[in-house]
Amino acid sequence: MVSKSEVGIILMNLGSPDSTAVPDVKRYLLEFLMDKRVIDYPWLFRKILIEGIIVPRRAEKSAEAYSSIWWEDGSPLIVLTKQLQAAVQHDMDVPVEIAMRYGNPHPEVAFDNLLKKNPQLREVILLPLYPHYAMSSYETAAEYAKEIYKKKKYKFKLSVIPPFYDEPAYIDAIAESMRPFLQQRHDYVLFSYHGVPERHIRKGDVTGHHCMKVTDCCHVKSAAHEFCYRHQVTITAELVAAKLGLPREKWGISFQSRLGREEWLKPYTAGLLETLPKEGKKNLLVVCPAFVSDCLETLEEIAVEGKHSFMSNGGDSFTMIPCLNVHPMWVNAIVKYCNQIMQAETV
Ligand SMILES: C=CC1=C(C)c2cc3[nH]c(cc4nc(cc5[nH]c(cc1n2)c(C)c5CCC(=O)O)C(CCC(=O)O)=C4C)c(C)c3C=C
Ligand SMILES: [Fe+2]
Ligand SMILES: [Fe+2]
Repeated sequence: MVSKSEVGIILMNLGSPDSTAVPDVKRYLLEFLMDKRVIDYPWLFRKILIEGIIVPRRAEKSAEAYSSIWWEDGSPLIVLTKQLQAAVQHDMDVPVEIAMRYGNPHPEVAFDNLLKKNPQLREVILLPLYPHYAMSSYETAAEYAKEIYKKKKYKFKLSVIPPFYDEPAYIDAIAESMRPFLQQRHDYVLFSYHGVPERHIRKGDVTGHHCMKVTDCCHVKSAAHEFCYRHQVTITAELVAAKLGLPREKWGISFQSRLGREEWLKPYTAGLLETLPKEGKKNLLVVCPAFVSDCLETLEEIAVEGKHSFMSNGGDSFTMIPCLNVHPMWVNAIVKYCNQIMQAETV
């Protein structure tokens, strides 16, 4: 049994470049895209494709995009994750650190900081800040942290909190963060999730015969759902819509941020933003529940590029609902998940 005074918490997010300078963005993109769980081609092919083609082509444009959303104290994703750390720390009497999958702070620094704060540390609870399981998000964060943990031969136990896509505290937090925006005129609510290649969904199907093979696979009971991003984002949207009493014809799901030529999950957000106004859905609310902190993909791709596309295709109003960031109900949800693990395991 572990006592509460021997526990530490790490909140792990995706990470951002250290600055908007092109070399820093290049370094970040290389680390990110060379991750075999993000671009899952053979190593040599990846190296040629990513180092030789994708990163050199993308770095400058990406640096420009980061410059357009950068805050005085840094990347929004990092600043907001630090604010979340402070808010959770305020409500918990065990030390809380943050770590990033790519860039800084590295998980090893977070583990070592917890050890410095408490040399008696016997358990670390790791919360990957991804509500849904995807090989390229939750899985890579959790596995990377475990890899560092094993390599460094830490003596404490490492417990990883599972995806929380259908947990009532997370669903309630998303719903309540959306509720004030539902007061304003809207014809449609779009749940825009970060996309992944369709191939990743089939690859992650532990049954080998369910995902994107069975009709309406996301709603047919299967062991595949535990690791299926498409199923999990569908359930999040359905639970939130039910909680808010949104009629079925008033909301939909789409997938953003496609990279490369492969087929990604559909429908694509970019395409819908062009067609929705033509269908009479001219006043739009967009929410992005796969991201818990606002970041490049919400502040630039949705709030700037997406808005521009929607409005220039005949839209009348476009509102991006902010991510959970430091919403008090989200902070409470985190405290609750961590406490659940501690109560199950501590004296
Ligand atoms: C093959 C490429 C990518 C996959 C698959 C992918 C999945 C994925 N990503 C997130 C969350 C975030 N991604 C962010 C930025 C970002 N994503 C990719 C590529 C893939 N992501 C790139 C190249 C970038 C960098 C920016 C760019 O050049 O476009 C971010 C924002 C980071 C920030 O600093 O603000 C987040 C968050 C999830 C959840 C996910 C799978 C479900
Ligand atoms: Fe991404
Ligand atoms: Fe599935």
